[in-house]
Amino acid sequence: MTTKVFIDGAAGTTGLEIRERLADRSDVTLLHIPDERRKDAAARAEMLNAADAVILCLPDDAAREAVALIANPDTRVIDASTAHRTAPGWTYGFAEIEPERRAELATAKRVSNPGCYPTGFLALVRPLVRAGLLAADAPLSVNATSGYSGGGKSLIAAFEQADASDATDTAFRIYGLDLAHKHVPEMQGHAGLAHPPIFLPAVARTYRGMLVEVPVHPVWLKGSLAQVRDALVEAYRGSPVVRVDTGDHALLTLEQAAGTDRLDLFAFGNDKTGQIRLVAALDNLGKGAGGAAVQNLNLMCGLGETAGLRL
Ligand SMILES: NC(=O)C1=CN([C@@H]2O[C@H](COP(=O)(O)OP(=O)(O)OC[C@H]3O[C@@H](n4cnc5c(N)ncnc54)[C@H](OP(=O)(O)O)[C@@H]3O)[C@@H](O)[C@H]2O)C=CC1
Ligand SMILES: CC(=O)N[C@@H](CCC(=O)OP(=O)(O)O)C(=O)O
Repeated sequence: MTTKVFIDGAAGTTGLEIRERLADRSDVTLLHIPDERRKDAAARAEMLNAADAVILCLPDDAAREAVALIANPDTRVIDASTAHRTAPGWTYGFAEIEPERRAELATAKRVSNPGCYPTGFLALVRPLVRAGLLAADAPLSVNATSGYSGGGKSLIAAFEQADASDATDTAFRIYGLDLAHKHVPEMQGHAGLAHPPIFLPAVARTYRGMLVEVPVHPVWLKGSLAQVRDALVEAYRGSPVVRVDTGDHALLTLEQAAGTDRLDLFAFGNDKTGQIRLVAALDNLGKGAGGAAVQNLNLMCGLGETAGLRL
């Protein structure tokens, strides 16, 4: 018996990534809709109710619509969109972020896949808040840069097609200048912070890859750099996906973890000033989207946690 999986939005950027990770697996059967009917509500409803698990790789409104089309009480849902990441009744699908989360995912029917930027931010901040090393009322900021595939088909076209309406030849640009990015509530809520972090996103002319940085002033820290590193190492001990690198580095790159489903964490500091610079490197389409979705599918359906992942 294989697990029947339907990817709604399979032709999109994230959908294609997930298809690639599932294509060669003998424990999974992918359900398909012919391309010309992929937005037909009746065709989608049929597959959404026939599958053991569905993965929604859709814009937020279409994801909400897909959930409303499901009548089968046994269908497990993984939503890659932003629609349900802070919604009651949904399990936040970040297996490593809380000690009990992996077990919760094993029985969950509704799972929200984390956002790409929040994945890096939460992995760095949540264990430190939980350990009492970082004050929950610290005024944090998050500097982050993504490859342009993070914006899906339309941003890929803007960077790759000269005739796109919003074509750009820039190497690097900052955005989110209204300070109201959709990821902020997710970051604040799942980190357990009193204040929303100031989020400073940017996009660079490379297809995939992501760096997420959190600078921490010592006034908000209740420990040393060594204690911060120890807390991160302890939080992710034994994880095949999240790795804490305590080695020396002169620099890190946007492509650091690109092409993988890993999440690599670093903590740098200055002994004299006590300042700390936390950094996460991931692939926006890996642990930031498709890799996390496949990991969640594996956990929810009792398949090997890392099956199909690129580690
Ligand atoms: N790209 C990334 O790095 C990440 C993306 N995500 C999230 O994943 C979701 C998908 O993003 P992404 O793959 O980048 O986006 P894309 O724009 O690349 O793909 C979205 C797909 O959904 C299809 N679609 C839109 N409306 C409907 C509908 N009503 N019924 C069926 N299909 C529909 C689109 O069709 P058409 O091809 O016709 O446009 C497209 O193929 C989003 O919610 C995004 O926020 C999450 C983490 C990271
Ligand atoms: C570079 C870029 O534009 N990135 C997108 C975030 C990626 C995404 O689609 O967000 P989710 O992770 O919530 O699905 C943005 O900032 O809106």
